[in-house]
Amino acid sequence: MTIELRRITADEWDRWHRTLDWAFGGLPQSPEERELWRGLVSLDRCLGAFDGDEVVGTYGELSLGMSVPGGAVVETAGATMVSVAGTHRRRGLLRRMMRRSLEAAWERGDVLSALTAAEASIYGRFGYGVAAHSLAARVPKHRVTLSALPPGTDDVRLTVTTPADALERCEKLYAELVTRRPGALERRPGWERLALLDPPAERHGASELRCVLAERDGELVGYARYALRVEWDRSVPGGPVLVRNLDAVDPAGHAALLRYLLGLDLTDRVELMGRPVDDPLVHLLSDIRVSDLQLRDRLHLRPLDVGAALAARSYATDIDLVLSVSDANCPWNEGRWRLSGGPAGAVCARTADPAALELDVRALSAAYLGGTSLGALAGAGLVGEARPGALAAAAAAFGHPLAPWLPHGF
Ligand SMILES: CC(=O)SCCNC(=O)CCNC(=O)[C@H](O)C(C)(C)COP(=O)(O)OP(=O)(O)OC[C@H]1O[C@@H](n2cnc3c(N)ncnc32)[C@H](O)[C@@H]1OP(=O)(O)O
Repeated sequence: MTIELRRITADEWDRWHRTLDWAFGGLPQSPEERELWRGLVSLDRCLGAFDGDEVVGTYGELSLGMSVPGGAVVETAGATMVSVAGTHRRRGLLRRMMRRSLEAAWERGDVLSALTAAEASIYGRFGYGVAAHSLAARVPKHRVTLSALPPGTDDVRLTVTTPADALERCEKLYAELVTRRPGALERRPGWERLALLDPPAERHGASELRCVLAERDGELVGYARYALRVEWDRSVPGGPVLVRNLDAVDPAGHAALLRYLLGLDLTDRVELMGRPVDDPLVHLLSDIRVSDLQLRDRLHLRPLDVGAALAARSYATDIDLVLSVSDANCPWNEGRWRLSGGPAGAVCARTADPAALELDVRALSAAYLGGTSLGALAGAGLVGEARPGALAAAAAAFGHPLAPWLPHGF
């Protein structure tokens, strides 16, 4: 029986989603969340794999704008809701859906493709590299203090409100963050609703979300959205402060928010997930060892158009070199590219000149936002140096002062 791949229609959405649900063993989503994603996903880019009338594979796509070094926002295809029915696995259906969608996104003019993976090992074979990692922390508040608070922390005024009441001001601050952090996603219309999503059925004993605002001289410099789950054990209170977001554009604001969260009574720990690997908390907590820091793969990224992607970002130092790229999934990217640029911007075009560096697109993907050094990738044998000195120069140029960060999943 041949399996047909095609776009789905609005009428087929429920059937399509049921296949996705079953493949995940039931998605823990409230009706509110489901409805939100239904509105955000680009239906005309969603693929279904059909065995007769039966949907046996799903691939969803979102239209994203991703920040790259230098602050440009780049058109990005966000792959999501990917599944193959248990009855049809390991016959190449995922491979077919990925190839089809990568080509369609490239033809449409998207520059990057991004995803967060259900399992870390699935997508490298399709040219994705981990362009941003993240940190999770579980800080035992009675064993950890904040050391060396930045100047001005005591001048920060904190007020607690609801996420809805603070939304407009918080979104303005988030937009500032997007230009600073490679990997951050521009908030397109409708996406602000993600910040408010807090269905009671998904709280599992936690409070509703609160929002604490940090202001200096009347200006918003940070905010955190959080909930408390107070757990009483024979009259002794404990349980976590669950931090959904902590966004700040000022060190004192960041420290003041962290101090506030650690100081909340009737809890014994603060849990944070999806933090950037260079989060200030790494330097502020008196004991990271007991804070259970864990590194995770977060943003899996690949260029759809190598030339456009390399030209879209800026570089820390001047760079002029030829990269030889292999890319089995997107053969239009294969070959030699001359990249010339620096802090003000770059151009990148095909060339017949000899290569200075040789690498697979997966290594280029991992290095693209500056989160993984080309030198480290060369150490793993994933980048070859054909011209002496080219590796050190390229590694310096691709670096970025702030680690790339994907502030929320999709
Ligand atoms: C962006 C997202 O939405 S992530 C969500 C991904 N979805 C899930 O995890 C839901 C549960 N799992 C599934 O639905 C399926 O197992 C899928 C979608 C992960 C894979 O679908 P399949 O059609 O079986 O994959 P396909 O047969 O095309 O395999 C392609 C390759 O990926 C490998 N592969 C497939 N699934 C996995 C996995 N879970 N872990 C590691 N490798 C995998 C295959 O072994 C094959 O390897 P090869 O390159 O050596 O040939």
